[in-house]
Amino acid sequence: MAETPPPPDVVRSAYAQLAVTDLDAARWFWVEMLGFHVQCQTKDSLYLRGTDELTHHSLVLRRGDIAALDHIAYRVRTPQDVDRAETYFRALGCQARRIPGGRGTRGIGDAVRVVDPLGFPVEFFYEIEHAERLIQRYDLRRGAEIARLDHFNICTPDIPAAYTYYKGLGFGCSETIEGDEHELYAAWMYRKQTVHDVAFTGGAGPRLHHLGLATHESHQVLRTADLFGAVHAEHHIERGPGRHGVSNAFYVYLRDPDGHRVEIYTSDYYTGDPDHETYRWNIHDDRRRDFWGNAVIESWYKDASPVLDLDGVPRPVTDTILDESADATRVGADGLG
Ligand SMILES: O=S(=O)(O)c1ccc(O)c(O)c1
Ligand SMILES: [Ca+2]
Ligand SMILES: [Fe+2]
Repeated sequence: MAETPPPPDVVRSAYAQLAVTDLDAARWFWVEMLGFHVQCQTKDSLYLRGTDELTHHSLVLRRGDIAALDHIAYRVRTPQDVDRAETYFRALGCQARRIPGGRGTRGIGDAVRVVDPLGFPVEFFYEIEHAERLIQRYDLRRGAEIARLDHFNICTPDIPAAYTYYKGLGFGCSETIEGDEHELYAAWMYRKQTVHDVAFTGGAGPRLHHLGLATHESHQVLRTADLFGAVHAEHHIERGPGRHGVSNAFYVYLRDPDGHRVEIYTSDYYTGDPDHETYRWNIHDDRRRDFWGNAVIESWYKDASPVLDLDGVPRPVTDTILDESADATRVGADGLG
């Protein structure tokens, strides 16, 4: 069996591109209400970044016929890591497409886009345009005052396979939710030195469960909920505000006009030491999802956004685990039995 070539050196979850069916409605939600800064706009797209982000964008909204995830993107450490990514994913037997700078997403240089082993459209890039420092432009802050993209949460039926694949990409594991026999129900995995860049929710996939956006303080999470209540848009609030067990973050979940889920998230913790140990929650611990024991609304476990393939065609979803032969225990989302 040929040796798998070395994986790319992933620095962090960097941006997501969402297809939205009504760009004006999306602008109201993501810019006016959440406070993203518009770095660039065209007639069909918005390129957005948070107050702390020094690069071109962390979210692209483009007009599309259906609401879907176009792709998620990880930044890698060097230009050579883009080559490594292409070699690595081809060796895994994945579809990989090189996208020279200027031919892909505005603001991004040379990149490779793949359909990863879990069926997700993922881009790896190094070069991204730098942008004006807005960190102390308090005069420009608005709405939820989003600081930066923090993580992707993905729905996949085979959590052990997702864990193994991301471990192979060099991700650490900060926390898990496990059954009494240590069946893996959910995992939070990282390259940057916080709780996660990616996390897995059990369920039919590939689907995007949510984008996690960081604010600096819990009052911004509370203000987000107040803002939506104030304009009688409270139906966009899906879950919370509350305190997570896993990650210890303070959170609220919203659904955008197309149903894309977003989490406003603050105050998790440092995970950067080489011997950082995984913290394991038992599935029967009612504090795991909400530290105060508040129930999780069913839609949070059930709903998620479809994903597109590299040609923009929606990918079929499955609830079948990748390797039936392995003794991987198929576990659904933890909370619906
Ligand atoms: O609900 S959980 O405590 O499992 C949780 C923890 C961190 C997250 O980012 C999240 O989306 C969900
Ligand atoms: Ca609600
Ligand atoms: Fe999250």
